[in-house]
Amino acid sequence: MRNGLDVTGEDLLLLYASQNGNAKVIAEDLYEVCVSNGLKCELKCCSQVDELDGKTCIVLIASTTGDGEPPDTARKFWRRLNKRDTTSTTTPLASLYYTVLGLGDTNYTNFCNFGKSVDQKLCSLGAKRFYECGWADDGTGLEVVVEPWIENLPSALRTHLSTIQHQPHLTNTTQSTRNTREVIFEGSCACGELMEIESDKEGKVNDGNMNENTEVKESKDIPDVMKSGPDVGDLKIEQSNSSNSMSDSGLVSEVERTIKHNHNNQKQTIVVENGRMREETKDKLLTIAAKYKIDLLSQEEVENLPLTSCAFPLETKLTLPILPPSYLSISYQESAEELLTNLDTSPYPSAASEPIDTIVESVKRLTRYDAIKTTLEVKLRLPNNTLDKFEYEPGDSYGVLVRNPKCDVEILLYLLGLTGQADNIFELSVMLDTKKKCATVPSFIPARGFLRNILESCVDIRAIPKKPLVRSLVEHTADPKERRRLQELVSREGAGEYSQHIRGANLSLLDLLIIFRSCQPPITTLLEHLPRLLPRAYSVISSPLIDQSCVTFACNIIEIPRMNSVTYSRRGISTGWFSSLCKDLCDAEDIAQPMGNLTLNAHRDIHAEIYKRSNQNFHLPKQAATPIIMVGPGTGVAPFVGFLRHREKIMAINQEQKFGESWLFFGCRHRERDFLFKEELQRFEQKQILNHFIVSFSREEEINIGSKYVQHNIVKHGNVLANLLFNLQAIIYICGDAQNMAKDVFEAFVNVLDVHVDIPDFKPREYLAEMQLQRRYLQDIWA
Ligand SMILES: Cc1cc2nc3c(=O)[nH]c(=O)nc-3n(C[C@H](O)[C@H](O)[C@H](O)COP(=O)(O)O)c2cc1C
Repeated sequence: MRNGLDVTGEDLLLLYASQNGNAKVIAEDLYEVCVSNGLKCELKCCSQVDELDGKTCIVLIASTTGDGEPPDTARKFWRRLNKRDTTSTTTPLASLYYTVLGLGDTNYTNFCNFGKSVDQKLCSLGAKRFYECGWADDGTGLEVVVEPWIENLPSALRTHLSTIQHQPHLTNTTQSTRNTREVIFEGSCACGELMEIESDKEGKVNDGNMNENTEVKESKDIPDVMKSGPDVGDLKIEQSNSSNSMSDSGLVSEVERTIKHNHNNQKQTIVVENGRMREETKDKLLTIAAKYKIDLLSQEEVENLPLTSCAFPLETKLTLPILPPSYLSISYQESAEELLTNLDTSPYPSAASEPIDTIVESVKRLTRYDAIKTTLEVKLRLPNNTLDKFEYEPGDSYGVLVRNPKCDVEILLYLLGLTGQADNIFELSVMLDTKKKCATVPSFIPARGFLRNILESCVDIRAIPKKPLVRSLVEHTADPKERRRLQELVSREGAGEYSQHIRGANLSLLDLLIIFRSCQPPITTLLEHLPRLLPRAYSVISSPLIDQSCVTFACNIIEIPRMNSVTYSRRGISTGWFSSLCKDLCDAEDIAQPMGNLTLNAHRDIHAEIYKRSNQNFHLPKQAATPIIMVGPGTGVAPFVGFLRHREKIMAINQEQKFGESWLFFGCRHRERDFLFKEELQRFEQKQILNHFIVSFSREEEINIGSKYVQHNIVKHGNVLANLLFNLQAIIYICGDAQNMAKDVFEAFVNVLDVHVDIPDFKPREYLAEMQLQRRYLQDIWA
């Protein structure tokens, strides 16, 4: 349980299992919803719970990570639960009621596998589901499932708790909030075939005051208990026809507004003229844009964006989510005294080592100048004194700590009116009068530091703004038209608008603030909502047998073009940084230079902090004689280059040893432009370190008819592959893009087994599922 909480929930335990933070944030929101519904509960991370015996009701919010695995913090929990005996006739958890909200991504093969596995296990131990489980898809938008699931949970809980309150072992803690409706508790397991999870691894405060222009009506759906307080349930909001409402033209008369920022009681005046910022304000943004050479959308373009056009007539009632209570306050010191800031506040996801400081030794371009994507190979040198702690194997991956680009931070500081405060020391604390029940300073933000550092290193300012943030932004938007549009975007009625114009368009907070210029949230609102800036993971392509003191990896430079509401073109945070290190990539005239080493952009040492990520499975087989089938189009080939470099060394050392057959299916667009590691892979094939090297060129179809992508070549060689899989226990390794490749490759193997295994009633899908359980179908994929 978190510090400072006065919660003694005995009936209800809210549990979360989160790798990157989504499940935790959702569980915290749910906790607020439950408490404001008069439900006593405890909020805990799975790592804080040993046994479920004795618990009466749990709600688990659980994400899935890796290849269908539990988040790191839930491994122990899962190990304990999973080893419980379900074969006996006893039902040890018969008195436990539960439900699960699983978070996953349908781009991965094992969708919501951890949540589904817990559901199935609890079911088999006799626990009863009191509310249908929800399976939310991050690929299409978690909110589509999460919002209605959370909305209907309190009434299900109240009904459930009131039903069980007469049982003798329960204290009657929430009687006043319970009703007597009956619910059906029993249900069949929601999950069919599951992949087995390895178990041996380790704003402003909403004072209840709506804006004076809005009329608040209680929704019919709000249960009685929720009607008593100002902060509970959904609220219907109607825009009234008061003096501040928009004219038909959508423009407003001049409005001058004073916003009292709660960070330092500093007053700031925003002038909105006919819904637009005054010229001098716009110009400052243009000056920053010019300084960093960014191609900002013009004011005219902004005004014509679909994102800014209201979709519903003013009379349309909008149902807004609850305004999240503010809970942080900030104060600044005038002078920037010496401060030792330790930004490593809590461990990073999948961390298997402390972050260490490396030196960028080289950056190499692997693609030709005219390739559609530019691929870089980055080599980092480890400090000598860390070599023993950094032992790695091919197939391992590293997290690279990243920083938000300086220009993004400068724009944000400017838009928030905080340029002058950026280098003063601030102190963050929890507001004494906050209505948030479990408020603490986020674990990844130091309570004392420099604002610029926090915005550069701790929070993800490029993340797509989630609805609670957008809901909070509404409260800090002066222009009625902009305010109404933000309300639309966050409303139940505008769910499609949000998915199309915010999530679908991949917008960032900066885009929103640049477009909705009268929106000036206090920095505390952003720090309350912005997710952690997470390291970027890359698979090693080096082998420790060749050079233990370096790690090398490959990445495509991610280009985010200025289009729709993306207000300026930019590169991915980490790949943009790598590319910025190279003088040759920055200078347009050098763009036509051949592939090869690039000149690092600085004379001094360039440092990158990295840590080793835990990975138990994606390694070469323990028995060298086991055949391996590797599938890695594009940069997905990276770990296999590492495998083969490693194998070459091992083969040289153990010349008598028998090695299983090796296959590599690689794919790229053009043989001359983006055939990564071409010479090296061909050499491996010539030396028979790699026995079969099959390449598909997707833009040269006239040459390889019918073999456009890796999956086509897999089907083409189906006869041999089926024999390797079925008779010789080969291992399949797949690395690369989950969205466009992993599923097609899976279907290709289904086809291969279907066509070439001649056994009555043979079920290829079940065979592949079994291979997954045996860790013979391994994936390292990204969505
Ligand atoms: C490295 C990685 C691996 C993932 N593996 C799976 C998976 O196997 N199955 C699945 O359904 N979702 C998978 N996901 C999607 C996450 O479960 C989803 O994004 C979720 O919202 C993350 O929640 P969290 O932030 O609480 O960890 C994966 C995401 C990442 C980043």
